[in-house]
Amino acid sequence: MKVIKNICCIGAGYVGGPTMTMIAAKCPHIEVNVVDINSERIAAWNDINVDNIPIYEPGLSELVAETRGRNLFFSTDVDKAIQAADMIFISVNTPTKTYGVGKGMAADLKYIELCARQIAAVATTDKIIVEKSTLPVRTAEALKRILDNTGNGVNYEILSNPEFLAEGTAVSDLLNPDRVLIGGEETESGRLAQQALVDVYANWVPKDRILTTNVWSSELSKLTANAFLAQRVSSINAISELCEVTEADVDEVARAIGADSRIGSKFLKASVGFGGSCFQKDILNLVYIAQSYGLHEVADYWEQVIIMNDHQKRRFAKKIVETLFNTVSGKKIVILGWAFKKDTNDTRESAAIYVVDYLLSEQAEIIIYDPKVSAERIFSDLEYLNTRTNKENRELVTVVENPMLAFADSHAAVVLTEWDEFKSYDWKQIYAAMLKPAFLFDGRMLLNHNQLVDIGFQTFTIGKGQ
Ligand SMILES: NC(=O)c1ccc[n+]([C@@H]2O[C@H](COP(=O)([O-])OP(=O)(O)OC[C@H]3O[C@@H](n4cnc5c(N)ncnc54)[C@H](O)[C@@H]3O)[C@@H](O)[C@H]2O)c1
Ligand SMILES: O=c1ccn([C@@H]2O[C@H](COP(=O)(O)OP(=O)(O)O[C@H]3O[C@H](CO)[C@@H](O)[C@H](O)[C@H]3O)[C@@H](O)[C@H]2O)c(=O)[nH]1
Repeated sequence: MKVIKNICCIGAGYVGGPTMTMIAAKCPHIEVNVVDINSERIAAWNDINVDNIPIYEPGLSELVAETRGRNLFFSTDVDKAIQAADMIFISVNTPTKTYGVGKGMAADLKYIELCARQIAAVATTDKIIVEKSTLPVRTAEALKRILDNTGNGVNYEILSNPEFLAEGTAVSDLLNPDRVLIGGEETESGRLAQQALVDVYANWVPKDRILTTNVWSSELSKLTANAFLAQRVSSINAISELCEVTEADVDEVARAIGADSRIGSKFLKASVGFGGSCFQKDILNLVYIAQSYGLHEVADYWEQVIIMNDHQKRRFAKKIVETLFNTVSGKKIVILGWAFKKDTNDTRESAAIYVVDYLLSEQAEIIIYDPKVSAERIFSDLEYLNTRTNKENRELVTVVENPMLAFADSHAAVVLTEWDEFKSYDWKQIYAAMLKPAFLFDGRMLLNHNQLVDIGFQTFTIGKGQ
């Protein structure tokens, strides 16, 4: 039986960093080396002040403080870590392709392939390769072909071990996962490799929560889980629009249907639209895979989840303009929240980016506050859209560190991330500072709207008739 003593993880991002920190914390007998080509990111992981690690997640800096330098190491020396490892996790990014065949749909696997080629070039001892990144079904086949073609006698076993953590709750998700999924080849050596990884997780995860399957089921389960989760959000968001015109209340509908144990109560919160680096990318990838097998009805079915989400973001932005007497040109609008959800500094595909872009195209003057996102990140998110120049964005957008200073003479406040602190603001004071009528648009159903109306606000919330 293979006992793992040394793990390497290629990719020190939102997945590689937290997952390896948890393995190091729970397996003090294993040395864990997390490597990345991004030297700035590695330097941040190694920052003496543990609060400066590059990813904000509740509880993560404490875990890093406990393990870093003990059995957890961050480095840019990828070759050295590959050579020393028994098991190599590949946790690099797999974004949507922005060029060539499959542009805008397929996952870009160039970073994965580079890792495989680097491992093939450097390894001199047998390795278990673990796909931690989210990958199209049958990627392991391509990885194996690259690895097996070096002819240097090194044996590789490939496992699929997709990650299901959600950002903002990464530490508790890793500590107490619903399940860990490990797909392996159905051969003797495949089963041994699978068992070696089961043994790593069994240091803290109950055995009945560690599921083993074949590689293809594991790869496809990850895309499927995200598609089902995102589908729930799009489903409740579709109903939210119907609620707004019928005086039904989407929170009450969600509670009523969620009480049915077959439906379940989680993931039924209507919102301004889902964001994050995974849902859209993974569904587009699923749609692309279905199309490439000629399964057009399957592809169209899942694509609708994305179409609904785009509609939700756009209609919220449109509602703001319509409510502000059909023009926001030159009007000051305060945006509360830029991250794609609370308790993370990640802004990838955040609904806020698209809502603000829409308002900027209508020439609004935008003031943005987020407790964890930097001004540079916000400007680079807007620049990436390429709707206008960076200079134009900077003329129209101000990012503030003290939200209370933002509201003076503003026409509207817009909640786009459900940060808890927004609930404790002095909304009376905010109302007093704003122009009248003072509008509040709540894209997260976060605030107490009866109180806000009593103060004098004109409010709009997703999923509630006005
Ligand atoms: N973010 C999440 O919550 C989440 C959850 C589950 C699964 N996933 C999946 O995990 C994967 C990683 O996601 P992420 O959010 O951590 O991405 P990320 O962009 O935060 O991190 C990826 C890292 O890989 C590094 N990298 C790329 N190519 C490299 C190479 N050849 N050698 C060394 N380092 C390299 C990059 O510099 C980057 O720091 C993706 O496939 C994603 O779909 C993400
Ligand atoms: O009822 C809900 C639940 C979520 N959201 C939004 O959906 C997006 C995604 O949220 P969430 O799933 O909590 O965060 P992610 O970090 O994107 O995690 C998802 O994507 C990860 C990457 O693949 C998976 O590992 C996780 O299991 C999966 O939940 C966010 O914008 C949320 O605000 C809603 O609008 N309503």
